[in-house]
Amino acid sequence: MTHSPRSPYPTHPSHERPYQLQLPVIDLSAADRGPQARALLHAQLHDAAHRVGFFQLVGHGVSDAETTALTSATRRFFALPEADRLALDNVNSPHFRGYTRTGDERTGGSRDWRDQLDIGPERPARAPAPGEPAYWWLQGPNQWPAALPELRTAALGWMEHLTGVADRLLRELLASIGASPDFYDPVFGDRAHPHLKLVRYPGSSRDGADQGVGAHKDYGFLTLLLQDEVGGLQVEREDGAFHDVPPLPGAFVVNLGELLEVATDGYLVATNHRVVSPPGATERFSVPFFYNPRLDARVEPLAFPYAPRAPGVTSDPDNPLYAEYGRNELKGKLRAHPQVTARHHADLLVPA
Ligand SMILES: O=C(O)CCC(=O)C(=O)O
Ligand SMILES: [Fe+2]
Repeated sequence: MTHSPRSPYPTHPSHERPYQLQLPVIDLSAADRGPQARALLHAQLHDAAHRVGFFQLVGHGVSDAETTALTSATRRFFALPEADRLALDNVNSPHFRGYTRTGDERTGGSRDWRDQLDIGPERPARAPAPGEPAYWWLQGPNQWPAALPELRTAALGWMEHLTGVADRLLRELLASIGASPDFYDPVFGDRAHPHLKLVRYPGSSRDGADQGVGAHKDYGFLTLLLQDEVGGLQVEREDGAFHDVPPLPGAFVVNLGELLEVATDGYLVATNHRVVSPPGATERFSVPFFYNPRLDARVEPLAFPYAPRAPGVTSDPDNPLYAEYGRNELKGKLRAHPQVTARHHADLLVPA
């Protein structure tokens, strides 16, 4: 049994697990079932977002058929010959779009044992003019596999549908802490910058490291993650240990990103999480959807009645949190994709 360096608990899902902290399960459809159901939903959301930063979301309205279309196209993509996947190599994209092969991504300075396809809004490339913020590099075209047209259809449809779900969820979350549900409308809308990742964890690396993806926080507002039945996602809890998030069929694992922590001065928490490699040659697939605002959004402090109780944002000199979204995302991309950075953005390496 593999043990993570920081957790006294087994890191792989196991029946022998001595202890497991279940995440709250929250039903978004309760918002439409009358004032009493909605009040209960708000109490659950408030508590989960304030104390944990993670929960399982059901009642989201995404159908099994849609989910199957996406997951089967995802599996077909990773089953393509490596040459077909490398035709989409993100090293050829100054916009950090396309395919990253296993071991080329880094978190916390160490290698992540996963490969992935990064997808964003389909917009023309925008190379920043002198004096413009460097984060405009993050806008640009996707790279799609010619052999799998259904992947593009499923992925773009998924981004659109999940944008709607995340938008509803954010409104209920803001209402749950007494804020105006439309407070952040100006930073989303047509120019929002959502991000979708199709991810495969190809089992354990031969060197025995078990880092599927290292501990990190997500950059934006909310992440809605589809995970398969294998397990391996872990969340850091109040006790400082990483706890398994067991797969719940039909649910999205939702977590809050850094911008919500910044916006609420730490009242809502962005939580560290990581993935432990599956054992042996077991493959795990996951699809995180990141609900992010416009690149040029500056996230204003949220007006809400609990603000006086906010503890302040986490301060980590290795991971400064920026209120300007594009800056926050570019910070992460430059450090996660050193080959793209070296090839296209060596001039940006000194933090601004
Ligand atoms: O694959 C997972 O379960 C989580 C992935 C993740 O946290 C990320 O890509 O930000
Ligand atoms: Fe994440």
